[in-house]
Amino acid sequence: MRMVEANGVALHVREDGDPNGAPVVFSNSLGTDLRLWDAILPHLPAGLRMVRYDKRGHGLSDCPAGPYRLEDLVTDAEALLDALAIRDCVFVGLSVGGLIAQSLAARRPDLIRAAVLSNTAATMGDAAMWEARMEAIRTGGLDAVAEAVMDRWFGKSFRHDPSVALWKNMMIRTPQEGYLGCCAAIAAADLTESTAALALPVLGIAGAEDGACPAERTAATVGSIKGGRMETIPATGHLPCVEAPEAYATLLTQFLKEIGHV
Ligand SMILES: O=C(O)CC1=CCC(=O)O1
Repeated sequence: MRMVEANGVALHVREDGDPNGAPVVFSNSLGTDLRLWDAILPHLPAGLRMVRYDKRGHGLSDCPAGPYRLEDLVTDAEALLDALAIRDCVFVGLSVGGLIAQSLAARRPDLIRAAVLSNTAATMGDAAMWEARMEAIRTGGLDAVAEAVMDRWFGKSFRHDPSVALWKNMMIRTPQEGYLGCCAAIAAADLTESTAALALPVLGIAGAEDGACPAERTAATVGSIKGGRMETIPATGHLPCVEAPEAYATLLTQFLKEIGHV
């Protein structure tokens, strides 16, 4: 187990693969920890340095008092990459992790040579939707919204897989302060202008049945980036790396080859 202090926050970090390999950094979604990526790692090519972390308020990382701004989450990621001496990585961000990827790529192009924007967009939801979710959680805890969240996370064919009970446990065991802190960050984020100005290779990945960030929202954001390319994985929801890990890893591997990262 590894701790890296970044931006004054103790972050839980895990590295797999070749410590001297080309770096790929994974940033996960609201209510998930770094286990989100477990199933795809065995399907990725050898020779990569694969870095995962729990963002603040999630998993084993510190949970500072909220609310957070997207800026806080981005500064954490920036400080983490600096602390790990990572440059020119491929940054794979899913959902709020994709907001972090977009913002970090705009701010620190020296850190990121290419980005994968998975199940994300330049804006996610609207203020009223996030306020309603936060209010339901303040009143009833994470349990109060968990089933609705599972409906958005998973496509129809996976929704009743026995493992969904464990993903739900992961979500409801997220510190409430950390979850709400990140909701506030997502609600206020609008990266429309800075993302359209990005100049790096971008692969967009969507789930055809994503109820949290519909595929057309990801496609619109990726389409705003010159040279951005889009893929949609059939019969998956918001977490296609969980539902279809081989398909997800194949798309990622193709992209890594295209840009000469492997
Ligand atoms: O919890 C959800 O509805 C899905 C989600 C939205 C932003 C994020 O990171 O996950």
